[in-house]
Order: sequence, then structure tokens, then C-alpha cells
Amino acid sequence: MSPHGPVRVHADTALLAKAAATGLIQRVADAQAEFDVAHIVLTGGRNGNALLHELSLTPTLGAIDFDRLHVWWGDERFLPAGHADRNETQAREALLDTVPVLPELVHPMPASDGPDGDDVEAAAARYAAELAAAAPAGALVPTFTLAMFGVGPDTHVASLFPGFAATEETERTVVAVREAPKPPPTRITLTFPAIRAAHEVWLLAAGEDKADAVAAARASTDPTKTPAAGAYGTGATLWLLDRAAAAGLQEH
Ligand SMILES: O=C1O[C@H](COP(=O)(O)O)[C@@H](O)[C@H](O)[C@H]1O
Repeated sequence: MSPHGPVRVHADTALLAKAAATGLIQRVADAQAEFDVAHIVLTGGRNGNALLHELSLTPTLGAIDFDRLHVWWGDERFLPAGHADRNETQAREALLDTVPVLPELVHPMPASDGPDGDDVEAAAARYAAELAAAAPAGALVPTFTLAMFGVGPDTHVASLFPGFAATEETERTVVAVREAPKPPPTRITLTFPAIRAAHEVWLLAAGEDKADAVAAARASTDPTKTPAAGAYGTGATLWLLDRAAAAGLQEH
């Protein structure tokens, strides 16, 4: 087995989203039973949004107590509030607007017309402070029950792009990213130290355009070149793929 954690291959994107939705509900319900409160980290992108939409249709969604669920984001496109390309906007449309989540427990990353205006470094520091305020004593971020990340075709996760300084950050939990290769160029992202504080990390990829990235990341031990290789949790790391995205793996 790869050092990057086990792979679950589903026949297609729809079945991948269904399996992920069922698993997420179970993880959150279990965490709430054990720790009272659960913290999850959402991803943007195709698979993240498909998963949230699937959750909205899943009959067992009621097993989650939304009064005790904190919702965070792994990255954000630094755009005005409500912009259609913000991960927050897409997550609200796909799920959050349709469930009884408490507004004060939903933690979007700041927008470019927020309290720091277009100062993306200040906005990143603000999000780091919000995470620290919810963290247990001695920690910089909450113990995330589950953190999910879509894998980009270039192996990026969150807004950690290959070769970018953000992939080498060892102190800060949240940083600004400028000149990202995928639009929009200005972004905010969790760093590896924040991601690796999660109990469980899921990497989501579907479609043939992800096959090379999945194979490269799972063969790599250098997260500065293949960031998906650097996303793992303290308890478990799971790669959730469809058949097309798994096509380049020897093990399948
Ligand atoms: O821009 C982003 O892209 C990645 C991957 O998205 P996908 O559509 O290729 O699955 C996503 O994980 C990230 O949150 C988002 O900001």
C-alpha cells in the first residue's frame, strides 16, 4: 500500500459523491457522540461541490446535529462576498443554505471586500486568528474531524500549488497566495501544518484529467512539487477516486 493512505475507487463521479456523503455523515455523527462538537473543512472545486449537493439529498443527513458542527474552508478565491466563483458561495448554494447550520459556526475565509479590503495577507492572518480562537489549548487550529481537498490536475490541494512558497510554510496556518496558475490569481489557503492537524484527510479526484496528478502525487514524497502528497491526517488519510482518476495507479 502507498504511504499516502488507502484508495477507494468508485465506478463514477455520482457513486463517489454518494459514498463520500455517507462517510462524512458517519464521521461527523461519531465525532459529535465522542467529542460533542465536530469541525469539518470543506473544499471547493467540482468534487467538493458534488459532495455537498449529494449531502443535501442524503436521507441520513439528519444524523448530523448542525447546532454542534463548525464549518471551515481549506482555501478561498479572494473575491468579493457573494461572488459566484467563491468556494463559500458555491458551498452555500450546494448545501449550507438548505440545512440548519448555525451562522456563527460557519467560518468562511474573508472576502476581498471584507474588513481588510483587498489586503489578502491581512485577510489570511484574520482567518488564522479565527482558527486559533476555536483551537484547544496549545494548538493553532481546531482538531478537524475531517478535512477534504479536491486534487487539481497539477496536483494542487487547497490553494497550495506546485513550486509555490506556500507549500513550504512551516509556521503560519493560513497564508495568502498571489499569481496562482488557476484563476483567480489571489487566494487564501490553509498550509500543511494546519491540514496535518486534521484527524482525517480525504483527497477527492474524479475524471481522466486527474489520472496523471493522482498517480504522480501517490508516487511522490515531495509536497513542494506535488502538493497532494503532503496532505495527510493524524488518524487517517483516504483517497476517494472514480475509475477514470485511478487509471494511472499500479495498484488498481
Ligand atoms: O480552485 C480550486 O481547485 C481545487 C480543485 O478543483 P477541481 O474542480 O479540479 O476539483 C479545489 O480543491 C480548491 O478548493 C479550489 O479553490
